[in-house]
Amino acid sequence: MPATILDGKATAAAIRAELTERVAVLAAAGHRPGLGTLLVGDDPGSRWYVNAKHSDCAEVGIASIQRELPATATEADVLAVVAELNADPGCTGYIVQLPLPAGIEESRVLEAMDPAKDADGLHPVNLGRLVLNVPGPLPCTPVGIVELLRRYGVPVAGAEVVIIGRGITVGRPLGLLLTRRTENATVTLCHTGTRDLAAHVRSADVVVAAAGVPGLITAGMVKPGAAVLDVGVSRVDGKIAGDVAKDVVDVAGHVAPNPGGVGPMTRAMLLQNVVLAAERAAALEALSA
Ligand SMILES: Nc1nc(=O)c2c([nH]1)NC[C@@H]1CN(c3ccc(C(=O)N[C@@H](CCC(=O)O)C(=O)O)cc3)C=[N+]21
Repeated sequence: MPATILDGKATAAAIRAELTERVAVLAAAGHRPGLGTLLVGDDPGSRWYVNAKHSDCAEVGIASIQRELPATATEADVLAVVAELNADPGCTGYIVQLPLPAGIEESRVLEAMDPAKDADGLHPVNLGRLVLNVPGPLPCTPVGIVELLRRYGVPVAGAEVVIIGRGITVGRPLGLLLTRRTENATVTLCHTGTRDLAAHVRSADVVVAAAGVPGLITAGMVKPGAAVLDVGVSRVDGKIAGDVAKDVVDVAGHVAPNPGGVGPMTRAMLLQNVVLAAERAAALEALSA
């Protein structure tokens, strides 16, 4: 029997419908959320992602603030837009689309953002909160993965989870999230220095492949019945290629395909972060009124 597909596209659509109601409540109270995006340069993939985020916003009733700079922009140009978005009361959350052009220091740009408006959960203060396990915006892709597993009833507590990739947006924060008491997974974080990747994958109940190496995870490496989530994004001949080989679906119990799996969930969790930030701001205002 082939694996159950973890349909991120359908799940994200259901989450957007839920968020639409929460945005209507906020808007009625004079707290319409607004998502800002800053796109630097003209990478077609980045442009697609940013446009998709704005059409998601339109669907749920979140206002859009779209800022763009040419690929020739300096770090000072980027920091100026960051300062503007920090000061704009209509912008309740925003993202700086990554990667930034060479020569612009990403960590300095992220550091300059108002952590309360960090819709990506990638500000150093918010990553610190994740480590400390105190409330704050969480990184969208890791939360999207946890939410996708939860909605399909894939057990995480007590499970052996193998994550491949130690990047700042997926692998490393996902390990932190899944090892919280609330999730209670046992996590192994694999990377390019891992001696025997196949041995680790073979023992896993849940595999999250976020390496960006097309076809890295093959059917022979996967324990029968395991959940395999493909988060790798590479482009091969202009098409998106994931980290998971096609035949894994014949061995696994659940598969999150790419595209159609974790990507749409990432975007839904971005909207959720914006709504949560607006709800927090509205609650604070009500307290001081
Ligand atoms: N500041 C920042 N925040 C990000 O969250 C961020 C970023 N920079 N830079 C790039 C990565 C990548 N990323 C994706 C989001 C959605 C899909 C997505 O929705 N993909 C669809 C369609 C893919 C297609 O067909 O092109 C799918 O998987 O079904 C994919 C990838 C967010 N990122």
